[in-house]
Amino acid sequence: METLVLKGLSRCTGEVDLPGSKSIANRALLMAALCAPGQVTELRHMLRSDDTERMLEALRALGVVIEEVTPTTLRVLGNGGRWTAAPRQLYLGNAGTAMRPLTAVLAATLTQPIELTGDARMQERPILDLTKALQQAGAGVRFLQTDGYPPLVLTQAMHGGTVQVNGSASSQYISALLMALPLLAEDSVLELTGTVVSWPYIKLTLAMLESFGIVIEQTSAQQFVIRGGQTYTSPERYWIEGDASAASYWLAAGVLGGGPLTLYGVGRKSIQGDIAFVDYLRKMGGNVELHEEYAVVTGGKLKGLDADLNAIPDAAMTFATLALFAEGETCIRNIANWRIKETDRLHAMATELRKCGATVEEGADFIRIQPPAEIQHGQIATYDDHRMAMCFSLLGFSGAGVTIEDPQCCAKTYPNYFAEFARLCG
Ligand SMILES: O=C(O)C1=C[C@@H](OP(=O)(O)O)[C@@H](O)[C@H](O)C1
Ligand SMILES: C=C(OP(=O)(O)O)C(=O)O
Repeated sequence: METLVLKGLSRCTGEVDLPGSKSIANRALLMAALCAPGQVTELRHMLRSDDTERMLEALRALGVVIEEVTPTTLRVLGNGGRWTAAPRQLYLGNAGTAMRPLTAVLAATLTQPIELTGDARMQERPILDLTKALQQAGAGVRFLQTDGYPPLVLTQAMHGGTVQVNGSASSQYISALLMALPLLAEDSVLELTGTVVSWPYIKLTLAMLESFGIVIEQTSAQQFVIRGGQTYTSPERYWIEGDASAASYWLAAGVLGGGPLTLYGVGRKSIQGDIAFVDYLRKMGGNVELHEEYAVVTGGKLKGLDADLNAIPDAAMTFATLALFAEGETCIRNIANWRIKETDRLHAMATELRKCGATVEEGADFIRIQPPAEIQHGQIATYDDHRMAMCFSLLGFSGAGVTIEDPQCCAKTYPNYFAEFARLCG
């Protein structure tokens, strides 16, 4: 297995162009494909990574014409959800942003049965709350291996009506329904039940739907009314913001390495919830200037953080490794759904932080981290989780350093992360 040793780093300076946001990129690809037949959308600053390749492959398998102008500029020809090819199966790897939205959108547009599957981990990531909602609207869903988990076959299309969805495990189920229900002939009412997690991703979906001409009426905190028979309308050009979750590693490295480090692609105007990472980093003692479309970080002296980070589950992981460099304890709360992401992130994080000498309490929905007097060298397992690899790169700023197993698993969302890390921090 490939490993990477990082050690004794003391600077992180220069400029970094963030790759496109995974969450925006996969939504934009799907929404562009759903635009009225004949409408072309030019997607700029496209992320090219494992997750976006899975979405691209799936759309192409369904017959969507996507022209590659450059690797990061794609022209997508809309088909209004009238797929011209009928693949038997779509393989979606471990991309939640492909699996959940495609399940709902295909349930709305289906003409013949289709199987959706993914890698071994995707087959352990629940989807029952979404499929239950689709079934209420008349969809036919059959699980092929384990009830509630991919692989699944959609056997019958849905119609509108009142749909309840439990949002306590993943906001992606809600985003998926918000993208799919406008395509139905009938109107729908979408009611959210449970304590909804990761709200900013729902807001991101709503903002992007608006850019693609879809009208969603929010009638109360937990209810949406969605007119049927809507058509996605191409904004003609759509620029994909830099990835705010990926920005968290650079912001953290810029604090540890003193900066100045300028990050381009995301700023105060961002539609991504993970931009709130900056607020918490400042609370911890990081010096960050957030401009409209870029950010500058110039070091800082860190103290522990105690915060409910349910709204930013991805960027929140970065605080867990940053905690080792802070004075005092860090507690990250309300993150139970870390357990159903690329790996059980609560357990993985606790296990690997202990290898670096930290004292860690792993709660059902929190992690409490006491930094060691001196960080120890650890060989870090990354569990095929891009964020584990990228978070632990920060340990390169300790004297003892770190060995990261399988660093290239970062290709899920950021294929050249470690090349950039060497350039900026090496
Ligand atoms: O909608 C999205 O783009 C995402 C929502 C979040 O998932 P949950 O809603 O499952 O927390 C986040 O962790 C994931 O990386 C991307
Ligand atoms: C949880 C994540 O991915 P997914 O979109 O597969 O849920 C993530 O990128 O941290």
